Amino acid sequence: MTPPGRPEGECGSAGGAGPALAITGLRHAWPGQRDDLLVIDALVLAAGEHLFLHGPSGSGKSTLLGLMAGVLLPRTGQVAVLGQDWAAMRAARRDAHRAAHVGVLFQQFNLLPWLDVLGNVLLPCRLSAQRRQRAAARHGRAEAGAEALLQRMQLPAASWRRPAGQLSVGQQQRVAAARALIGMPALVIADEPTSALDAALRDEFMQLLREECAAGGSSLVFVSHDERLAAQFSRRLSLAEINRARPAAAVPA
Ligand SMILES: Nc1ncnc2c1ncn2[C@@H]1O[C@H](COP(=O)(O)OP(=O)(O)OP(=O)(O)O)[C@@H](O)[C@H]1O
Repeated sequence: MTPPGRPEGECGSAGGAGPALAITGLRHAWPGQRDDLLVIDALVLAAGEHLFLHGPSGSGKSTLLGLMAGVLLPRTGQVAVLGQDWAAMRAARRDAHRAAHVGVLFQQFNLLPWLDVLGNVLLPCRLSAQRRQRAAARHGRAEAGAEALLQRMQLPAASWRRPAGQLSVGQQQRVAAARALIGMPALVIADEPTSALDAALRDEFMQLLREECAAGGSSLVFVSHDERLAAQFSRRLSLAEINRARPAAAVPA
């Protein structure tokens, strides 16, 4: 069934009817590391499923999100979004698949500092006709969609034409959140997305996240150290539950 807000036939354009995310037989080590940081036999996220992922600092959560988003490739194994394995695609195809189907909010935000706020939010729509069409279907025009998200994130209109690099850290985090959500991607990946927000903004963001994901039938992987937020998720997972890699400290010299 086509998720709400997703035009008929779109799953086909993504190349198959696979789940939002499927990890199989994954092993990953950073260059220079002797031992694998991540050994995950299987993890599947169904369409519309929302996962709260937690674990100690340095346990590999951000690395796993990078692998899910296809910005990192595993040493072995498969990480597929909508049935498409990142490692099986050429780099340009990976970038196109990510732009169309994945909204990413990383800890470093990765905004283009010289580009204005609206330009940053609209980037996925410039890179993907599907994201632009979905934003337009929801708001009339993609630009109106960007403005609506920025308004909900309480970024004043006076800031929309300012270079993103001139904003405070908390404001940049909100711009990055709007960019991740625009055009209702099939998979939203958020790494500590509320770390720079005060309590009121955090609550508003969580509500916006729920609404946007519901409207698009989007799946969500949400990493946070804030255990208060865990209760809002139907599925909660500690990375240690699925990661069979032995912690480096446990490896005998
Ligand atoms: N670019 C990189 N190159 C080499 N090693 C890295 C790189 N990024 C992370 N690591 C290593 O991978 C391990 C896991 O880091 P990662 O950032 O994934 O953990 P995390 O669980 O997200 O931590 P935190 O909760 O502090 O954000 C750490 O030992 C870190 O040093």
